Amino acid sequence: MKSEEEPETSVWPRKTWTFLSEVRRRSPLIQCITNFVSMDLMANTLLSAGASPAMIHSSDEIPDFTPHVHALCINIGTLSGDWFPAMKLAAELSSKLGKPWVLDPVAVGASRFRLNACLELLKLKPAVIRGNGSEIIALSKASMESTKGVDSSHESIDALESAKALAEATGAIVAVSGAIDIVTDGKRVVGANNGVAMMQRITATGCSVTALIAAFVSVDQLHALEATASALSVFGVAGEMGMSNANGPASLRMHMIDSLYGLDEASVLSRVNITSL
Ligand SMILES: Nc1ncnc2c1ncn2[C@@H]1O[C@H](COP(=O)(O)OP(=O)(O)OP(=O)(O)O)[C@@H](O)[C@H]1O
Ligand SMILES: Cc1ncsc1CCO
Ligand SMILES: [Mg+2]
Repeated sequence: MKSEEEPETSVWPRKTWTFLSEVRRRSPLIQCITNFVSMDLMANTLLSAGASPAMIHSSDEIPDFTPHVHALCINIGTLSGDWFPAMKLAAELSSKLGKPWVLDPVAVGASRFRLNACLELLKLKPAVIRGNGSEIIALSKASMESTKGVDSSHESIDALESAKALAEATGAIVAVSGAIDIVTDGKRVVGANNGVAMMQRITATGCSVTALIAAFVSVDQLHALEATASALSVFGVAGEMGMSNANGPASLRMHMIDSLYGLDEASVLSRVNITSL
């Protein structure tokens, strides 16, 4: 069968396996400026996927350190005034050096402070923005929407038009997590259909998949949409496989990390479920 005739259902799993294999082969260095809640799960997610995390956030060392990283992840989850200049400095340096950086606008609709911070960060050209439905709607409209803090009060599909508009306005790939993870460049839209609902019951799973997106994009910057959908799908597959041994959120957290570490080609090829929307 010629590749252009190959069904989408088999093309995406192979792409996804290539991304995961490249992350494991190259072990990209991912700088994470992230909230205190997520640091542990985020670092362990990156390590179990084969990448190399570094939670380095001081403005005093960013000029020395950031030029050596393969990608940067910025997450505003526990934002405070003294951290914000470091986020801007690292994002600015990354953009100047042509390194991809990824934004997680945690609870962006919860305060004027968070909204203004994200709007400033958007000017520094993130390659990817990943949030839940409520976050992407608030950021796209630049408004303080009704919000449940860091959790979403919207389904991911409710944020589809907001995601497209945000992608068009910023030039970034925009991903909305949820039952279906939606990924768009403003024109193309794909959905990653993996994962289990209990992943929402573990804090910082969204933060961690954003860092995984940074790792996937770092190995193929020119295909950021494909990298983003693949990272979301791989994380979802790890959740599905982990779920078969889990009794609740705490044991799912452990088994999900183990599943991500042990994920093999056969499981990726049979389980990855990414389709055009
Ligand atoms: N109903 C669901 N079914 C399957 N997977 C889901 C569901 N809801 C969320 N997920 C998955 O859980 C992970 C976290 O997504 P979520 O939307 O909860 O992020 P978030 O709100 O930013 O989380 P956090 O702020 O705690 O990091 C993603 O990988 C997503 O695909
Ligand atoms: C619970 C929580 N509060 C601020 S950041 C964070 C982690 C999930 O986003
Ligand atoms: Mg979040």
